[in-house]
Amino acid sequence: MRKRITDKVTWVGKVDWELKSFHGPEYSTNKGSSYNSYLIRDEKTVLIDTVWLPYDNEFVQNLENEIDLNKIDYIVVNHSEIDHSGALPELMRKIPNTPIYCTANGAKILKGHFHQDWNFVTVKTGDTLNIGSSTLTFVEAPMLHWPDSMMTYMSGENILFSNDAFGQHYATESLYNDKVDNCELFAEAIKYYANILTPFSRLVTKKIQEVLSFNLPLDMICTSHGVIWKNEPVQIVEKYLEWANDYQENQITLIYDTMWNSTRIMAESIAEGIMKADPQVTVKIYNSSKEDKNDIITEIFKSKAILVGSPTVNNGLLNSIAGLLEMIKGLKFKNKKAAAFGSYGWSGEVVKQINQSLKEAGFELVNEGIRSLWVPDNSEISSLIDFSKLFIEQIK
Ligand SMILES: Cc1cc2nc3c(=O)[nH]c(=O)nc-3n(C[C@H](O)[C@H](O)[C@H](O)COP(=O)(O)O)c2cc1C
Repeated sequence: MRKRITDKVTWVGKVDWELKSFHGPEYSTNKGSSYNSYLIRDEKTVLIDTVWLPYDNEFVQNLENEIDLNKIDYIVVNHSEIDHSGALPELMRKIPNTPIYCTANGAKILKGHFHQDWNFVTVKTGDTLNIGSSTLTFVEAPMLHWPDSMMTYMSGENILFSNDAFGQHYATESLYNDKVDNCELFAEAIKYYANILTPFSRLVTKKIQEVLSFNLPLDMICTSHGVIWKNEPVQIVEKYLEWANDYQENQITLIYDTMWNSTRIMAESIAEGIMKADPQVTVKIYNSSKEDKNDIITEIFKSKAILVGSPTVNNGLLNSIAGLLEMIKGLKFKNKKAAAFGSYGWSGEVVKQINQSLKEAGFELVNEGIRSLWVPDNSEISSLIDFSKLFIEQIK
C-alpha cells in the first residue's frame, strides 16, 4: 500500500490492524498501530525509516512496486528501534551500499541490532542534506525516547519527520489527523505520551523550544506511528508542551486490587467521601487486575492525586498492584500527591509497603494511609469517608 502525501512525498509504511500489544506485553495497542515510512522523490530519492521486522518482505516488495530500489540515493534512520528499522536488513540485502543517515548513537544501535557494517553517515543537529529543490535538516533528539532519536525537516514541503514524537498507536486507513475520530486520536496520543514519554518531559520541553526557535514553516508533521498531523499540526506540539509541563487535570484516581472485595469496598467508600468533600473533582476507580494497565497509567498521568489500595497477602501486595507500582516508578511522574489503603487480616503491612513504593516513585504522600481489618463495617466506612475529607484538605 502506498499513499501520496505531496508531489514529492509518498507514504510507504504498514498499517498493523492486528497489533494488540507492543514492547512485548508492556504497552497495549487496542487500536492497532502503523509503522510509517516515507519515500521522498526530488532530484535525489530518500527513504525515511522502514517498518517492523514481520513486515520486512511485504515492505520491500511494495517499495519495489513503487520504485527501482537502486534509485534510492539515501536512507534516513531517525530511530533505530526495531519497529522502524526491522526491514533494513531485507532492504540492505538488495541495495547494500546505500548510505544510511543517522546519529552516531543510531549507527551504534543499528550495529548492535543487526551486526552489519553498512555505509553509515552520522549526522548532528543542524547538518543538512541537499536533495534538489528541498533540503533535509537533521535535529538530534537524544532520549526522546532513545539515545539515538532524531527528527528530519524537509524544506520546501515544510514537513517535520518527527519519528516517535507526536505519534500514537492508532491504525487507520485515513492517514491524516482531520480524517479520523479525534476523541480516539487524542486518547491514543495522550496514552502514548503518558506511557512512553513521561520520564523525558523536561527534555521534551527543551527540544520543542529549540525546534520552535528555528522558526521553520510547518505544513505537516509526519510521525512514525499513527496519523500525519496535517490540519493545524502545531496543535499536537502545543499539547506536548502542556503534557510535558507536569500535566494534571482536576482528577483523583483510585486504583486497587482485591481478593474478597474488602479493598474494593474501601475504594468505593473513599471515592464517595471524595465526591462529598469536593463535588468538582473527577473521581475514577480502577481494579488493576481487570483494567488495561496502560489506560490506568494514562489516568494517573491526568490526575493531581491518586490512592492505591491492596489487601495484605502473604505479607505483601497483590501482584497487579505491585506491577503497576513498578511501572509508575519508572515513569517518574512529578507534582502528584498520593495515599494508600488496604484491608488485612493480621499483619497488615501492605499500606506501609505501598507508601514506600509511592515515595520511591516521586509521589508526595499526604498521610500514613488507612487500613481496615477484614470486611469494613459501618463505623469503618464512616472512618473511610472522614479519611477522604481529610485527603481533600491535605492535597490542597
Ligand atoms: C492467601 C491469603 C494470604 C493472606 N495473607 C495475609 C497476611 O500475610 N497478612 C494479613 O494481615 N492478612 C493476610 N490475609 C488476609 C487478607 O488480607 C484479608 O482477608 C483481607 O480482608 C482481604 O482483603 P480483600 O477482600 O480486599 O481481598 C491473607 C488472605 C489470603 C486469602
